[in-house]
Amino acid sequence: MNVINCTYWAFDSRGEKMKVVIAADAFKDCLSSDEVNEAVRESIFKIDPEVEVVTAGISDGALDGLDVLKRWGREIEEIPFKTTDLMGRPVDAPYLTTNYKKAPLAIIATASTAGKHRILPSPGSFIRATSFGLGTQIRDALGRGAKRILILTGETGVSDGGLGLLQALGVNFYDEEGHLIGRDKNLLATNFKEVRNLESVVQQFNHVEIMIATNTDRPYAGYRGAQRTWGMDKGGTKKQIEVFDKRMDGFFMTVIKELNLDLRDVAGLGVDGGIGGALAVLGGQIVPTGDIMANLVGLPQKLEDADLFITGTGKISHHPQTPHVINQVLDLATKMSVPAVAICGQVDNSMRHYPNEKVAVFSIQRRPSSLRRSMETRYAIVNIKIVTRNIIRLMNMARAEK
Ligand SMILES: Nc1ncnc2c1ncn2[C@@H]1O[C@H](COP(=O)(O)OP(=O)(O)OP(=O)(O)O)[C@@H](O)[C@H]1O
Ligand SMILES: O=C(O)[C@H](O)CO
Repeated sequence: MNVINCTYWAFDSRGEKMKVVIAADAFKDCLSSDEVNEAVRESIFKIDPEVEVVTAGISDGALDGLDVLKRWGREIEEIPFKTTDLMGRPVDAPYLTTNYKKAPLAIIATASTAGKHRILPSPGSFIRATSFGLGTQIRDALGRGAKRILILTGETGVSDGGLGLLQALGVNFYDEEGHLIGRDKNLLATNFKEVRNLESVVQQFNHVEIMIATNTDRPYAGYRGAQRTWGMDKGGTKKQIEVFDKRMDGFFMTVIKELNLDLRDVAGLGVDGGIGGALAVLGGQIVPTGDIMANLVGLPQKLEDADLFITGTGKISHHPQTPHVINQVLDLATKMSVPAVAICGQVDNSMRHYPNEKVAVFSIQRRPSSLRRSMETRYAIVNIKIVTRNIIRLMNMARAEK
């Protein structure tokens, strides 16, 4: 029988140093991505300080995504920017710039202006909240020469079909009497009758690539659309939701007429109260958040020659139509032939059907306890360390047997 000792793991059979890549998402409401990475790293080093450990951050979130990219992205610059939030109040809403595939890229989180954390959702906020601030960020980024714009979506309190952002970019909306509608409103609450300037605003984006990072597959309007999916969470009444949905549908009919562009069935455009739809009118395309995040933090390069990939998230699940960031980075590791492990606070039942057999998923729980207890920072860190230790030991044993 082979004796297992701590030197086995640092070097492979050819005497080469082992390389482990760690890139965890946050455990929401429990630990940041950095804290999870650190717990895993410490646990590995305790077993074997010789192992080469390479870290990166990933995120499913919007504001959290900006933070992760600021920390882990290459040559990222933060652009300070003052604008107005979804209620028209002043807000500091910085965005990021970098170079991506040889072109200047701006990275903007919708939640930096339209975040749900800025309101207490109510029917009153529902009829006021506008995406105008996002439009001002996009305009600023264009002015700075951005040729690509990445929009990190999610966590918004806005339901204006993205019309506010179009208004900020120069699209004009008129009421029944032919009066120009002002900027301090959710345009869906105004029963606008006419839209002007759409084509000339769209033309400004002819040579700009807009990427809408999202994992949702909800379309813009209709039965599965933005209003019916998230309207209530954002404070909308049944009546408001119905009316807004109808007006969004009407707007997309205008787009068909004016631009000969039918986006009604495109999955994902309902994201953030329909902001996805407005961005698609400008030429935006949906991109999987995990893929673009991984590229921006250099994960594919880090995974080259790696012997193991460890990631994590608060709760892992399997939604084949709408895979989450965690599943996307696990698939990336598999594509690169790197064995992959996910360490999670909870493993959703849907994971029973997870098709990627090159991935091992572990819950960090040691014994039955309340969710509250499981999510206590120190307890969770200890649990992550213990499960990491067991994973590494298992790998040690497997290698020693060879
Ligand atoms: N230490 C923990 N132990 C058990 N469960 C945890 C722990 N940390 C987080 N969770 C669970 O994970 C959930 C969050 O999941 P995750 O971190 O994957 O973010 P998310 O996918 O953005 O969340 P959401 O479910 O809101 O989309 C929390 O609501 C909680 O139920
Ligand atoms: O902000 C929202 O509308 C939801 O998070 C879905 O995008």
